[in-house]
Amino acid sequence: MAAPTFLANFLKDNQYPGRPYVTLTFAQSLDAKIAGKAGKQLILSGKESMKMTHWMRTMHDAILVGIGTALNDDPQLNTRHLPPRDPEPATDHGKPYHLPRPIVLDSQLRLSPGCKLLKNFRSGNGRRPWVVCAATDAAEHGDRASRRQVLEDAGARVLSVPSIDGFISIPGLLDAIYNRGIRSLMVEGGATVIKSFFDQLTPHPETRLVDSVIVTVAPLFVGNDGVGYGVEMEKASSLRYTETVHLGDDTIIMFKA
Ligand SMILES: NC(=O)C1=CN([C@@H]2O[C@H](COP(=O)(O)OP(=O)(O)OC[C@H]3O[C@@H](n4cnc5c(N)ncnc54)[C@H](OP(=O)(O)O)[C@@H]3O)[C@@H](O)[C@H]2O)C=CC1
Ligand SMILES: Nc1nc(O)c(N)c(N[C@@H]2O[C@H](COP(=O)(O)O)[C@@H](O)[C@H]2O)n1
Repeated sequence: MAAPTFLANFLKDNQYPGRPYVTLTFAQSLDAKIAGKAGKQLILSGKESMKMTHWMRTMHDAILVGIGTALNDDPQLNTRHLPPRDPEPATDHGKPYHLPRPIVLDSQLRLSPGCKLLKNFRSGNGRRPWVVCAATDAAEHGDRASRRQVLEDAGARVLSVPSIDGFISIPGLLDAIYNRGIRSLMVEGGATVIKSFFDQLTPHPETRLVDSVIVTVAPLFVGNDGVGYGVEMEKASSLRYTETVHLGDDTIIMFKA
């Protein structure tokens, strides 16, 4: 069993000299909502497109979510929807699927030490999560320092990265993880993180920080009280539409930046 050919072809060059290759991906309704009222987690993807997302996870070194998603959804970010791997294949020697490193953007270290990402790591069922906090003087003292200790004791690796306007700097983040060996990053959300990465789009290849955008569109409406994400037209217009694929009832739309 292998990743769908369209995905393997689309992501075949996902290694970059100097920074990680960045794929921004998420699932939305027809009215561009990614969650329900008050952020209620919605399973928008059908089983075929969810499996595609899990294949995509195997194709990246790391998966990133914001602390809003980590607190709201308590995600696992693993590959559990993939079929068991053939124990005697000619090509892959029965190795387990590549499991990406979970990364959480969390300026103030609000992540719970009891979250599934840390539990899975402690039970040997997941990779050590990296938690990216804001590098400030305050970080070394008081509450922040004790939260850092609690998270490290629970198994997290905490990285400090400069922040800009209260958010972790995206170029700073990409630098920090590239220097620690991450060559490809899948950004899964949520709403605020999606907007931050859309804000990085530019028509200038030399300053580009996002490479691919893959959107799963589910055939349903969520309504006005659902959670959407903001996109500035000026930024989004630099995306080049590449391909559409239908999986089950969902439509997967792919762009190169
Ligand atoms: N349909 C889908 O595909 C997906 C849907 N979701 C949904 O999204 C919702 C969560 O979205 P949201 O609440 O916006 O939370 P996010 O997961 O987008 O996290 C946002 C938080 O991350 C921290 N952060 C630090 N640096 C940055 C940065 N550079 N850019 C953006 N955020 C940064 C901030 O918190 P702080 O200041 O504390 O650091 C910020 O408030 C949930 O309802 C979830 O179900 C989530 C993922 C995928
Ligand atoms: N592809 C996709 N489709 C949906 O319908 C979704 N709700 C999401 N959400 C993302 O996946 C995370 C949950 O991951 P696990 O199932 O726990 O591994 C969730 O937190 C979002 O990042 N994605």
